Amino acid sequence: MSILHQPDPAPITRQLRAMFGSRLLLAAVHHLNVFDLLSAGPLSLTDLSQQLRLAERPAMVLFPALCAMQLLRYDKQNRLTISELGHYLVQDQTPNLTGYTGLEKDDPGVVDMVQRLLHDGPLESPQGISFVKEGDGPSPMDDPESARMFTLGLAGRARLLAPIVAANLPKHNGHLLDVAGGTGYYTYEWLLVNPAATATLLDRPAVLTVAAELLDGFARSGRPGADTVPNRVTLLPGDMLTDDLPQTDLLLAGSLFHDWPTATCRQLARRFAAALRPSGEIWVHDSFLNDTLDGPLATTDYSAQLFCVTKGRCYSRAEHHRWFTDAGLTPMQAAIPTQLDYGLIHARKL
Ligand SMILES: C[S@@+](CC[C@H](N)C(=O)[O-])C[C@H]1O[C@@H](n2cnc3c(N)ncnc32)[C@H](O)[C@@H]1O
Repeated sequence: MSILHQPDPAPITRQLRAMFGSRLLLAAVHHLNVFDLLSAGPLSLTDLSQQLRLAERPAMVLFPALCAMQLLRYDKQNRLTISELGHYLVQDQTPNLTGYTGLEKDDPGVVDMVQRLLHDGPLESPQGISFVKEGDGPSPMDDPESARMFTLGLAGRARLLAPIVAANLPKHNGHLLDVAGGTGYYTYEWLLVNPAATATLLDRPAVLTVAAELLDGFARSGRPGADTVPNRVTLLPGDMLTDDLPQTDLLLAGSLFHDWPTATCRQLARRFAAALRPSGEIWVHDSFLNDTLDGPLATTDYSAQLFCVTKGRCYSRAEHHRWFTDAGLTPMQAAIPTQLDYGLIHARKL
């Protein structure tokens, strides 16, 4: 099926992630008592976070989600306040729904979410955190079995989105650096529509073992030009946080920033900017929060999922723009939707 006619399977991923949004809701109502606290009056995001003892990351996961659920909203002074709907979650209001929602409050997923919100992550993660390699600690992405499992887990999504991303990235005869490129499908599809271009796929060695097998299958697919792709792509094992990055015309950061805390995103933006040649561009493919931090629901649910399984969360376009501006790049305003509630934004080295 041509990508122009391909249906968007977003309802499937929305349903998958709704579970994490439900856990946030029950954690907020029954364990953190957000609605009873706010029934005394509106609070700024900072004051509310302080009263609940929430760090920045859990706060930026929880409050945009409760706004997206239409249970909280921002007032004219930009304070969080309970919406008309949200009052049904205040215990002192009659009638309210807290007895009913409370029937699910001890669900293990909810109890786990509460711990994560209060501790900004799991209490301990001896095996490392999925999709993340940082420092000398263990990483599932360096263990052959789990790296294969995680990488192949993303393969279907990558195959679906990669042709759409490739069609929207600039046409170029130069070089693409796909940082933390996983399966490599975004690189392979882009090289197919840019027959004179070359690319580097950077990831952990155990991930690249899987990527090489997928590249072989891609090259043998019989699609016109696919057999030329392996000669134009370099698989580069490395650590994007510490290793020198090759110079490039285009840099793709797909599903990357959302695995990391804000300080690391800022650091990565600076490293990526330094790898760009003059007029080079960084392209981010991700699911973005509204700049007003109040949705969309598909992204706040995704953010809750990422909060549980990575060191990151979803970020707004404005947050990305700040990192890029600080790194000396010029953010371009237009955002291009792809599918699965994802989109593309980019910034240029002038
Ligand atoms: C969520 S996956 C995204 C893969 C791909 N960009 C995509 O959109 O399908 C994140 C990737 O980051 C890689 N990664 C994590 N930490 C890394 C590091 N320090 N250096 C290089 N790659 C890293 C992981 O191995 C994984 O393949």
